Amino acid sequence: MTAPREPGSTAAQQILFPDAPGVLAAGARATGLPVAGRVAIDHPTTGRPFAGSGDVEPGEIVPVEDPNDVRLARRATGLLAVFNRAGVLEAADVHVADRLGELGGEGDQTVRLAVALTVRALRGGSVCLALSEIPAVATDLPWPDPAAWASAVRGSPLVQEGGPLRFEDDLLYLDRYAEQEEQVCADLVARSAGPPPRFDPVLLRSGLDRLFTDPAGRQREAAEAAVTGWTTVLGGGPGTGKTTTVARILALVLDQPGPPLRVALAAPTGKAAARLQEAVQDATRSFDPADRDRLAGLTASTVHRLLGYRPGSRTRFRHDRDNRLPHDIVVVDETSMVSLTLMARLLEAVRPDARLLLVGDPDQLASVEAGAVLADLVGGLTDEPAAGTRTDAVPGAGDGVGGDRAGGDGLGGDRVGTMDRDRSETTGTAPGAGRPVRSAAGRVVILDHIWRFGGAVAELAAAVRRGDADTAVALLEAGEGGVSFSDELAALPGIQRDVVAADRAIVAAALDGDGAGAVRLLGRHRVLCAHRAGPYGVQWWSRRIERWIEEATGSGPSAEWYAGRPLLVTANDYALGLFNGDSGVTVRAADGELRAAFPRGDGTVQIAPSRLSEVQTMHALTVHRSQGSQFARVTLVLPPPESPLLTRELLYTALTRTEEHVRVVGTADAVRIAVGRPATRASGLRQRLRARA
Ligand SMILES: Nc1ncnc2c1ncn2[C@@H]1O[C@H](COP(=O)(O)OP(=O)(O)OP(=O)(O)O)[C@@H](O)[C@H]1O
Repeated sequence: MTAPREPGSTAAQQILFPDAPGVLAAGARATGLPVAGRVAIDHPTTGRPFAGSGDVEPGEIVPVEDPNDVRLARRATGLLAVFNRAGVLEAADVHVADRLGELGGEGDQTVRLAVALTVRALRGGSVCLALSEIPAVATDLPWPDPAAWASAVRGSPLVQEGGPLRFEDDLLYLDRYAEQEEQVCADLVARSAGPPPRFDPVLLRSGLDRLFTDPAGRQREAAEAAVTGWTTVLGGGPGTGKTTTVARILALVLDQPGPPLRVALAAPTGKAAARLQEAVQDATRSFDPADRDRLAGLTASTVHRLLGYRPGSRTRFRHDRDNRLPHDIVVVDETSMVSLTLMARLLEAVRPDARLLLVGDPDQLASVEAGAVLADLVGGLTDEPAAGTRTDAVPGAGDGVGGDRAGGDGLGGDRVGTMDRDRSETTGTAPGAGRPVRSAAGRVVILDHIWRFGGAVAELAAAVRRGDADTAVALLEAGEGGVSFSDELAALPGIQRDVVAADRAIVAAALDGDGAGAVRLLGRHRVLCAHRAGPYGVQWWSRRIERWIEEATGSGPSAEWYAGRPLLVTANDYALGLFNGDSGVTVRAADGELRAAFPRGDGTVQIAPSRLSEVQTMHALTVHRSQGSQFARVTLVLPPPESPLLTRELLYTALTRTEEHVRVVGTADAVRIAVGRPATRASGLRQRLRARA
């Protein structure tokens, strides 16, 4: 008889049967691993312990007390059982470790614990586990002696040639992630190994003079790097001119002699792709007609769509090493959202003789799935000191065990080797050493002059990024120029006003059948939370917002689908061309039927609700999901100081979603803790790149 499958075994199967669709992190998320455990924080308004049930976020350590808690691995024994009951490990982590142990003939409990922690780290976004850097959290637990532990792992059959894990330089990986890191590194190095792109230096010079008025500007240097090299990383915060520079780079490349070049513009989400397309076209407005014509009609797509999905596979695409993309220049925006797996697939699909331009803000939160590739590329392709760059394993600070590590090189700081990142961004002073940093595998240029006036919000984001908590709190407390700051009780009336006003406008547009207008209005105001569940989370806030809307309209929605329902796509649907994180609105179409309108190109695509399975009503968003979007007004609900999700990247990402006004709901303590807690993910990519540079 087959034993009943315990929760989490889906993720275990994906590890054990790597050909099954999905990577572990995605698999673990797709199962949701819902938890009915107590979230050990008090309700912000009542002050009483919050009694609702909900998911325990990656990194949260909430002991398993309820025997029916789905996190409990009932058959666990020994160390795994202890760490499971303590809330450090979930059922899936234990199942994978035990299964691999059984299959690989590894009975040592300490090795199985290391495997389970590696799986846990992946769930939190890290690529591997830094064994020696697991700090003293949950100090009452029987952590193995570090030296004996490392030696047991090193000698394990699981990490020997052909085994399912790898232990390299103190980092423990599931084999496929080590392979992906190696591949990313090897592909980047190979791209730069051959002769550089051919270009006409005279045309390039005149193009640079035409498009860039500042002869010493960093944008111009980025453009020169992108035209003369195969791989360029263009980083910078909001308003630093990344898209403007991309448009100018395209004009320069397309100005070069030779057959017409094929250009691909892509971003990880549909929303980000739509923004990229619009922003590139906007940027061409200041071009002379010949340059503008060169970029006319360029469209952007998601990276998944560009690579060509294959039915039944989440991690393999139609375009790969044997069937490369036809494009001569591939631009990827919002690269911070690209996971290690997706970067590996992209790099194998781009022709070695095609230019690749990776654009994004390395200081933002990393991808939902494992990896922090953009930050690793910036760190690995520059001469940043190696210390503190590899891994940060601080459970309780971001991604959890093997996940984030405080200190290190999160945001701000002198991160980009020769570039001074500590100076104030708002001054616009050109740093002395701003040349593109070259390595064997590509070039990095970080733009740091803010061209778009961002007022106090931009100053606040800059203070957060450079780790200046005093200035951040002072700007918040001053409450001027698009910033406000208060506790929840004081903030509620204002939030209610914003929510109801935005809803009314969306419903009016939806009833008019104006899909594009309704979708645009989604950008008017958004509540952003760190957590999904609990009193500071999206689910809680969504219920509250629904109540406000019901109060304002005098009735609740009479059906699941109604005109004006804001939608969030929660899983990729390749057939419909919808991707996890896409947002839309239900509208009443001309024929009187309801349709779900999602942005697509210049307009919207409208889909019958019956065809949509993986959508939710979107009244609030996690900060993670808000990446790639911007909103006129943002309400950021900070979690309490003890939340492991409260990191500098979280705060910075939320602030940089704001176009006009940000309302931060929380305490100065929470702000200080976030600013002081940069969280990077465990990964070996940066080290590999350095070693090959
Ligand atoms: N060199 C420049 N001189 C003058 N204005 C500039 C320059 N570069 C960019 N800008 C202006 O600054 C604004 C922001 O530029 P852009 O949209 O390219 O920045 P971005 O980094 O892509 O921003 P985001 O990440 O927020 O999309 C635009 O209005 C653009 O016209």
